Amino acid sequence: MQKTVAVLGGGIGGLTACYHLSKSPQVSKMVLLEGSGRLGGWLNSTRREDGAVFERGPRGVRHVGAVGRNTLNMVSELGLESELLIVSQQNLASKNRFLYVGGQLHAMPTGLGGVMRTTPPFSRPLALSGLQDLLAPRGPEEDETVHSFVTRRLGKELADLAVDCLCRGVFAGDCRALSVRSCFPPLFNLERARRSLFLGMLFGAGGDTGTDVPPPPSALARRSQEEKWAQWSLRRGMQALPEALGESLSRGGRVQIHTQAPVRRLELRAGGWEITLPDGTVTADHVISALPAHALASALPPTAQPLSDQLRQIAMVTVAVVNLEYEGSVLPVPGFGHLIPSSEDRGVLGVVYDSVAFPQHNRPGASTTRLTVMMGGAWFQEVFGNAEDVTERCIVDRATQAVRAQLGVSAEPLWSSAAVLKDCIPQYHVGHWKRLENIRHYISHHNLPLTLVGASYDGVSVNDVIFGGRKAAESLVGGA
Ligand SMILES: Cc1cc2nc3c(=O)[nH]c(=O)nc-3n(C[C@H](O)[C@H](O)[C@H](O)COP(=O)(O)OP(=O)(O)OC[C@H]3O[C@@H](n4cnc5c(N)ncnc54)[C@H](O)[C@@H]3O)c2cc1C
Ligand SMILES: C=Cc1c2[nH]c(c1C)Cc1[nH]c(c(CCC(=O)O)c1C)Cc1[nH]c(c(C)c1CCC(=O)O)Cc1[nH]c(c(C)c1C=C)C2
Repeated sequence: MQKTVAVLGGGIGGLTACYHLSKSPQVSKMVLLEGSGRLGGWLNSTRREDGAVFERGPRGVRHVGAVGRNTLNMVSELGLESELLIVSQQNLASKNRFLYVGGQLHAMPTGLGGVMRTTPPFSRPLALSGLQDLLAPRGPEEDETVHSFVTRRLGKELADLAVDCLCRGVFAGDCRALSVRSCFPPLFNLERARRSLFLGMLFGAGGDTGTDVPPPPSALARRSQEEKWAQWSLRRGMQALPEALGESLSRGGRVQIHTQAPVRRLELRAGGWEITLPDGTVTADHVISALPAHALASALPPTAQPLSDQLRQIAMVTVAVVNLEYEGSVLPVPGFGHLIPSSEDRGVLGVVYDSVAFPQHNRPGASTTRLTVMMGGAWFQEVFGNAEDVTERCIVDRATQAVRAQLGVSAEPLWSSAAVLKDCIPQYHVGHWKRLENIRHYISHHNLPLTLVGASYDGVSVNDVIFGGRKAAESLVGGA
C-alpha cells in the first residue's frame, strides 16, 4: 500500500525525515507542515549585503562519529561539497579552548603534559582526577545529574568548572539538573559496563551504543577523517543546509511543503490522521512529528492526555544570542571561544570567536572581528526576567559589557544584532530516559501511526537530529 506521510515541523529534523522519505517509492505523498514563514528552524543565518554572515543558531558541525559521517553523507548527496568551510584539527579554533574563571581567561590543558601538571584554574593536575576515577564506586541510581556523576568520578573541581561550562556550552543548561544518562550516554555506559571511565575506555564498554548500523561513509565523510577535520560550516551559513533540502524536496514533485501552516490539532480517525490547520485540514496515514515536544503535546487530542503529559515534562530553555562585529583584530587570544562557569557569571554562558573558526564569513575586504555572546539558558528568567519583556538594547549592553570585561575589548562594536530564542534548547533532566520509555511505550501500546524526531528526544546536536530524521524515515520505509 502506498502511504501519505505528514511531517510536522520544517526544522532540520523534519526536512531530513522528509528527504529520506522522498527516496522511497513506498510513499506516494509527503506533506511537510511548517508553522513559521521559513524552513530551517534554529538553523538561521544572517547574510548582510556587504557579504558578512552571522549565525543565530548553530555555527559549526562536528564531523566525528557515525552521526557526523551521516550528516556529511547527506551534504554530499545535496551537492554542497563545494560550499563547505572546513576547520582542521590544527586550526587554532580547534586547539585553543578557554574558560573564563576568576576574572581571567584560562587555556584548557592539552596533551599528556597538560594533564600531568597543575594548570589554572584547576588546583591539581587533571591526571589526579583520572586516578580518582579508577577508585570511585559505580553510582547506585539508574540516572543522576551530570554534576553528581562527575563529582563522584573525577572530583568536585572538575564538575564545578569544566563540566559546568560544558553543559552551559552545549545545552545552555545546569549540570546540577541535567541527566548524565541522557546528555552524555557514553560516559554513563562506560561506568555501567566497567565501573570506571578510564577502564571502560581501555577495555571498551561493549553492547549497543544506541545508534543503529550507520550507512557506509561517503567519499566526503572519508575525506573528513583523512584530512582530520574538527568542524565545518557552509559558505552562505548553516541555513544553506535546510535551503538545499527544501530545494531538493521541491524538485521531487511528491512533497508538498507548506509554510505559515501551524498544526493546531491532531485527531486519529478510522482512516488515519486528520491534521487541523488554521485554514483547513490535511489527512495522512502516518505522522512524523519533528516539532518540539511541547508543541506536539499541544496538538494532541485529550484522549492522548497521558502522552501529552509526558511530552510536556521535557523542559526547554531560552537563550539570548548577540552577534557583534568589531573593527580590526580585537581578540587577546585565538580560539573557538570561551565558556564561563555559573559560579563566575550566571547570565553569560560564553563567547564564540566566530572570526577565528570561519574568517570566510567576515566582511570581504575589511579587517573585522565577529563574536557571538550566548546568554541566559537555564538562568534566563533569573537574570533577564520574562523573555517577552527583554529589550534588544538590554541584551546587547549585557553582551558588550561581558566582551569588555572578559576580553578587554574597549571599542564599541561596529554592528550588533540580538535575538531572544524562546524555548530553543531541550533540557534532558534526570529521568529523561524514563520519560522517553513511557512516551514510546504509549505510542506502541496504542498503535499510533506516529514517529518522533527532533532535538527534544535523542540528542540536541544538528548531527543527532539529522541522524534521527533518517532513522525515522527508514523505520517507515526501510533502509537506503
Ligand atoms: C542558539 C543555538 C545554537 C546552537 N548551536 C549548535 C551547534 O553549534 N552545533 C550543533 O550541533 N547544534 C547546535 N544547536 C542545536 C541545533 O540547532 C538544534 O538542536 C536543531 O536545529 C533542532 O532541530 P529540530 O528540527 O529538532 O527543531 P527546530 O529547529 O526547533 O524545528 C522545529 C520546527 O517546527 C516548527 N513548529 C513549531 N511548532 C509548530 C507547529 N505547531 N506546527 C508546525 N510547525 C511548528 C518550528 O517553527 C521549527 O521550524 C544550537 C541551537 C541553538 C538554539
Ligand atoms: C544545542 C546546542 C548546542 C550549542 N553548541 C553545540 C550544541 C549541540 C555544540 C557544542 N558546543 C560545545 C561542544 C562541546 C565539545 C566541543 O566539541 O567543543 C559542542 C558539541 C562547547 C561550546 N559551545 C560554545 C563554546 C564557545 C564552546 C566551547 C567550544 C570549544 O572550546 O571547542 C558556544 C555555545 N554554543 C551553544 C551554547 C549554548 C553556547 C554557549 C556559550 C549551543
